[in-house]
Amino acid sequence: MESTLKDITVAGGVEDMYGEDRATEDQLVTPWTISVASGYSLLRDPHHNKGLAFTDKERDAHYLRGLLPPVTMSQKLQEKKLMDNIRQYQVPLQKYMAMMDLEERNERLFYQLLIDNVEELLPVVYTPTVGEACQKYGSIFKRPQGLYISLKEKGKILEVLKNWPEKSIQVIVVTDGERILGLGDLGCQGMGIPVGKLALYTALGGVRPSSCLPITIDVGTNNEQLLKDEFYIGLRQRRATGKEYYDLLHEFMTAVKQNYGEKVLIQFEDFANHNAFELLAKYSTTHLVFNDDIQGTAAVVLAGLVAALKLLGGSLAEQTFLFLGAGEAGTGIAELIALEMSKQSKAPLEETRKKIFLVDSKGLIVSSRKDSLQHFKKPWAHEHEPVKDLLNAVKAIKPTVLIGSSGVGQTFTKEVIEAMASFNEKPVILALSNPTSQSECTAEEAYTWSQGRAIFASGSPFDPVEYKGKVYLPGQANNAYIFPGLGLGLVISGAIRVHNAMLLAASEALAGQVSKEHFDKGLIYPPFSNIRKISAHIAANVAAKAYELGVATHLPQPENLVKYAESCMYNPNYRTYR
Ligand SMILES: NC(=O)C1=CN([C@@H]2O[C@H](COP(=O)(O)OP(=O)(O)OC[C@H]3O[C@@H](n4cnc5c(N)ncnc54)[C@H](OP(=O)(O)O)[C@@H]3O)[C@@H](O)[C@H]2O)C=CC1
Ligand SMILES: CC(=O)C(=O)O
Ligand SMILES: [Mg+2]
Repeated sequence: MESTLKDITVAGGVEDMYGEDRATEDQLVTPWTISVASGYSLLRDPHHNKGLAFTDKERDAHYLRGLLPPVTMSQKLQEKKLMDNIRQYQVPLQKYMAMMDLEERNERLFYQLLIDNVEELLPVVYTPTVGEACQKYGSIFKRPQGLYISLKEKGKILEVLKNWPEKSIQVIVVTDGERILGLGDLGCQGMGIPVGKLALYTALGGVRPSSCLPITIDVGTNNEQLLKDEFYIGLRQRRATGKEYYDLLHEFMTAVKQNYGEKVLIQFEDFANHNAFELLAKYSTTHLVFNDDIQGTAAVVLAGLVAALKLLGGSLAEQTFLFLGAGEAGTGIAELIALEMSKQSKAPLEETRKKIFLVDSKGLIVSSRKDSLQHFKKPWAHEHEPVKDLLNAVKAIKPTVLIGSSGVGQTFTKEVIEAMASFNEKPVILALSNPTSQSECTAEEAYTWSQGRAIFASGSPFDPVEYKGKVYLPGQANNAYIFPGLGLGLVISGAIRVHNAMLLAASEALAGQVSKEHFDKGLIYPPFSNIRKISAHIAANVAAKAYELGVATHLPQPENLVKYAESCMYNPNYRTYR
């Protein structure tokens, strides 16, 4: 049978309150009508396919009779079946591929499954498995999941954007693949990261999937292995730099604004630090941009620290911080902590920075190194004698909080953690590097070497640890807590700029979601199972700040921003087709 284009009337078209399908006044009283394929093509359309959940009535109305076996299955039962299937795979990458296949077949089921099983599936669609997926992206790549903009598209980027089938884009996550997690330069194969981040925008933050656009900018790669790999999917050349690089990026940024307007959010992700800071500084005054690795990470770590103070007692200003890694994540977090301390204590920023020390690949950052330091390290070049390695830095500085943002695994050694535990009753140890292979230490190491006294969280998840008969629950300090809610807040308020105050607002909202029940379990982050509620609170705080700062364009300001944020969230429950 020929499939035909047919108008499908969707019942209750009020669930999605913003974006492309925003219900107009009329549509709020009468169900809306959209044209989608019927029959065989409907089953092949991931946006509308419901598989066995099509009712008999729908099968009759939309030429589906005989195309499906006779049984009708609820969305809940479909979820149960899929989880049974996914749990049978032993290899994480197989689970990842099963999830990507589902997204290509049935988008609503994919998101419902992810929302309902978020703690189990987050490590599948996100870190750590997404890292392996990027490393192997060339061989698992099936259908385009986002836009590829390479040097070959120079001069044509606006046309390329127009090739994307969805027109009302609200959030773009863009990478150039040069620093994918702690795995280095993965070139064009970095696409897995924007795809994964945007899946979280929808599942965790409720931004509708059709408004999300993953983009990979391909300017080549310096990864020799990829350059030699006959199946590599990207440009087979070394990375363009300097003017050639910045001209392409500028054309991209200009085309995005021209095509989607000034309210589209651009999240920079996993750029190398030699470009990341510059791109952020250059475009933060003209576009709605933020850098997730610098700013999103900072907001999540600050929230964890504020929550940890409930366990430690005392104020932020009474802590001393030491970082291993002084790049995007390290200096971004350091700056937001210093800002918050300055806000709390009214001390000047230059003063509060003095409680924060960073170690890079050459040792402690000290004033005698100032001339040779990259600009983002200079504020941290304190008066101190040079120290070559982390262990000696820990012994010299005696931090209360140790943060790993180096991208190098196993760097928090037994000696380092024992030293932290020797002068802290409850040492705070955050091993932020991703994926799991790059974590500065494991949860088990942190608890064992500190004799169960560490307050520990990591970028990638670890299972609970049993030590001397007690079970310890490690938290996950990952920017995934922040960017979905931050993005939702920016979208619903129609913000046109991101300010640091909004990141502080996001951070405060997250810290506010950590309850006594979590503290009692030693947790400094709430569980991801509550993430949609958490995201609504983050979104509300961010939107409120956007209104306060005068950068919100959706007027008037809704009265109850939390309720409004919740009402705007994409709901992947199947719709009824009439
Ligand atoms: N949990 C989360 O939410 C997030 C985690 N991350 C993770 O943080 C890690 C770093 O990311 P990012 O900051 O963007 O990377 P950058 O490349 O910007 O920074 C890495 C820093 O680590 C330093 N470094 C590298 N090797 C060593 C070493 N052996 N000893 C001491 N310092 C070292 C580098 O030193 P030098 O400057 O001298 O080269 C640099 O300062 C990654 O693994 C990433 O996955 C990032 C963002 C969010
Ligand atoms: C989590 C993240 O953004 C990173 O590891 O780069
Ligand atoms: Mg990142």
